[in-house]
Amino acid sequence: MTAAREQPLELTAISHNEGVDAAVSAARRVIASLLHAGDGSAAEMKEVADRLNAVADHLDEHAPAMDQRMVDMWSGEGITRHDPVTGPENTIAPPLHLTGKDDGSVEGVVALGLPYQGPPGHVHGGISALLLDHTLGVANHWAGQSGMTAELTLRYHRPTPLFEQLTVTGEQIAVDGRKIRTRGAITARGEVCVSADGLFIAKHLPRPR
Ligand SMILES: CCCCCCCCCCCCCCCC(=O)SCCNC(=O)CCNC(=O)[C@H](O)C(C)(C)COP(=O)(O)OP(=O)(O)OC[C@H]1O[C@@H](n2cnc3c(N)ncnc32)[C@H](O)[C@@H]1OP(=O)(O)O
Repeated sequence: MTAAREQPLELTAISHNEGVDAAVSAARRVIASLLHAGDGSAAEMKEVADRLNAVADHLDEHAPAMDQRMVDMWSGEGITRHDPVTGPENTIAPPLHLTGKDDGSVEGVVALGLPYQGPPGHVHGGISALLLDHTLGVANHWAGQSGMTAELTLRYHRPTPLFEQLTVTGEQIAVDGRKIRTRGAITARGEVCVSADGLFIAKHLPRPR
């Protein structure tokens, strides 16, 4: 009999609250604050823009060459830190933090703010698709057979609320040769908002070395 795991298995990178991760957290806050402030804000936006451009200039000045960075960001074999869903180094990632469960599925919890709005007060459908595509992909890794998304079918059952805890789940259903079937859902307050069925084909683009 397998002993119960005391800690959930981390399938996505943890933010370190220092170095680039801390800067990315601050940048996420800036993105949300700009949208919160909007056109009617009394803040001095010219000064804000100048300061943000100065930060970008400083980062560009000290960054490695792009081709070098494109290799380095894929170092190792495991979890990456740059993807647009979970990555602690990626400002556009909400971020969603996924863990593997003993039943073979994966699960994460996230609350989305203004930058992810589609219909009034609710999450943009494309953002839900992004979360589910990635979660199904991680579920395939967790199950041991992964691939590239060939088809992703989404059903939007009810609007997905902003500013509320969302649970995102994924589970591999079947493997038939190179075809992998995976499904998942986004739920809020225990109700399914979006469900997804994915077809993945076992194929991998090699990591650059
Ligand atoms: C321990 C854990 C650590 C955790 C560690 C985490 C790791 C971190 C995880 C990251 C998770 C990222 C999750 C995001 C995943 C993306 O976002 S992937 C990017 C989006 N997808 C793409 O760009 C794919 C683009 N398409 C392609 O490259 C190719 O069309 C495909 C899908 C690879 C298939 O091409 P192919 O390999 O040449 O396949 P092909 O031989 O044509 O077809 C094979 C079979 O599949 C069928 N097929 C192919 N395409 C389709 C289709 N669209 N519909 C239906 N059938 C199809 C064919 O009909 C054929 O069937 P059979 O004849 O064998 O019955």
